[in-house]
Amino acid sequence: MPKVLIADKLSPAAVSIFKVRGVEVDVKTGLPKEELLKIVDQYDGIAIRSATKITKDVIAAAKKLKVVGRAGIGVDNVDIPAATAAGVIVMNTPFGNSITTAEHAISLMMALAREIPAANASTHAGKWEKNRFMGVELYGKTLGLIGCGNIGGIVADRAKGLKMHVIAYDPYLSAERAAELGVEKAELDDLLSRADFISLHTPKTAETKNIISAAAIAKMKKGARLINCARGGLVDEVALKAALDSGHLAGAAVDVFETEPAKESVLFGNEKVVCTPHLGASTEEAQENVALQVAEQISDYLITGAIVNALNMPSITAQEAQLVKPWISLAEKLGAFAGQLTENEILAVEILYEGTAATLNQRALTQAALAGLLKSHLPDVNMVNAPVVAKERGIKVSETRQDQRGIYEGYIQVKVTTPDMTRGIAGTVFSDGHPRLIQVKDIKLDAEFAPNMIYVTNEDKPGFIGRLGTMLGESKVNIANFTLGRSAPGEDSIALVQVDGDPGDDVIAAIRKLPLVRGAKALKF
Ligand SMILES: NC(=O)C1=CN([C@@H]2O[C@H](COP(=O)(O)OP(=O)(O)OC[C@H]3O[C@@H](n4cnc5c(N)ncnc54)[C@H](O)[C@@H]3O)[C@@H](O)[C@H]2O)C=CC1
Ligand SMILES: O=C(O)CCC(=O)C(=O)O
Repeated sequence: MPKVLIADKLSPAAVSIFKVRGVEVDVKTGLPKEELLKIVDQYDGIAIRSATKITKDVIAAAKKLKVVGRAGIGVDNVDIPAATAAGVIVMNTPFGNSITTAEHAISLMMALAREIPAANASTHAGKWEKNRFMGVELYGKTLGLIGCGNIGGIVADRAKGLKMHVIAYDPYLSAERAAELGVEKAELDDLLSRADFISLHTPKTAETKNIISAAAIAKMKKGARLINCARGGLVDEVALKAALDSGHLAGAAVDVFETEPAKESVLFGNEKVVCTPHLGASTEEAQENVALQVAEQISDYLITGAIVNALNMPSITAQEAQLVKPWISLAEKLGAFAGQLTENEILAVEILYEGTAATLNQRALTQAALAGLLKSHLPDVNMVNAPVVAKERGIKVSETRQDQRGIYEGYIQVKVTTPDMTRGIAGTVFSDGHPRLIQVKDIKLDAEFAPNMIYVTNEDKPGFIGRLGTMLGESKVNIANFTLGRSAPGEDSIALVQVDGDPGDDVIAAIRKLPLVRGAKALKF
């Protein structure tokens, strides 16, 4: 039974889902890193929010780990390259908390416009400072969104309801989507100079880090207000403080900080700053949504192989997983076959998909073929990290898809090029769901894959089969199945022998010495 650790506070719904789905679950939240490092090797999956940092050393210590599930959107607390290199899938729940976070941004905008936190504190203190607090209306004002994806789009929709004019800077926002949202696309400088309120809704990337720098703030309208409900580090906090102190900006609302938990900040103690402790996603509804989703996604992956919302793997639905699984197995086995025959540096891999195979999730199939190919020499490679490993080794990977069907409904060919040769291995999946090997180089055959096989290349002449059978019998190697193929009578021939158990190096060496034999190799699947 797979075992999962819930490492951050999640709705109890997650525990129920794991149990119902047959996944053992431990809840250990707020563990110091040293404690996490000590126990993490027990788990196949980890469910987190933003507090637990899944760093390179955590991944290195997590020997069984297959999946990290983030109950939320931002995955900046997960070292995705390290996870990918270790073959660990990283998933998030991209929609479960977006309404809640958008509502928090709108709440912060309203709180800023009417100075509600300061007015609240003053009233509680019995001051009744009616003349001190003079707000501004949102009606007719311009809201500038930096980032207009899921959350930005919902903020735009709500702001339109408040009769604001919404402009957005988002290089990836299509003109159609902007029109659908009723949002005017703008360049960053234009937005900075026109917006009365600016709300940030991008992930933190190399481009967005410090997007609100001192220089950007200088371009903002005097008296503008800034809301950051996306990520700390998008705003230069020192520059923001200076702009508030100088009166250039009228206010700022900050849910996320450069360093979290933010126990101290240059922004604290300033009445023009409304602060919340990363509460963007903190509603009962959002937390229920993300906890359910992450538990479902992790369970699905560990139990059925379905992949949803992964950031380092193509998605495969549970239904698709059923259909694609035998083809993934075929692709991996073809790769493994080619890999075991390859003793030289691999320069290129070409994968051809035909018929049914061409209609399936090609990225997943290619990753499986690469995993099979590389695993023969690099045992830690799997479907997740195979493309990265191939790229690191300079292996050129190409794919071709053809609709046409030959005698088989579907067909995959994996062609591997080394400095001295190109070898193609092809297979299909029969209606019984079993992958079959149908071609090695140009030789056609029909063989099932078995855990232990012997691959022999020989000259097609009488006497070879009898000698091979006798030799295996004398060596106490039991033959389970025997498949032959040849390019033409009397020419190149291949024998694929399924045997019960590992034949051992001595037997392979003895086969190589038989007359007519050109080569022999033990293969494992
Ligand atoms: N405060 C909180 O508790 C929460 C914060 N978040 C944050 O909100 C962010 C946005 O979430 P979603 O809208 O769901 O993500 P999303 O991926 O749907 O939208 C992000 C948008 O940013 C745009 N973008 C990317 N690079 C950009 C750039 N250089 N300049 C301008 N726009 C750029 C993208 O094109 C995309 O449209 C997340 O990345 C996360 O960091 C999300 C949930 C809760
Ligand atoms: O889990 C949380 O409270 C934070 C949510 C968040 O920042 C995210 O989903 O990106």
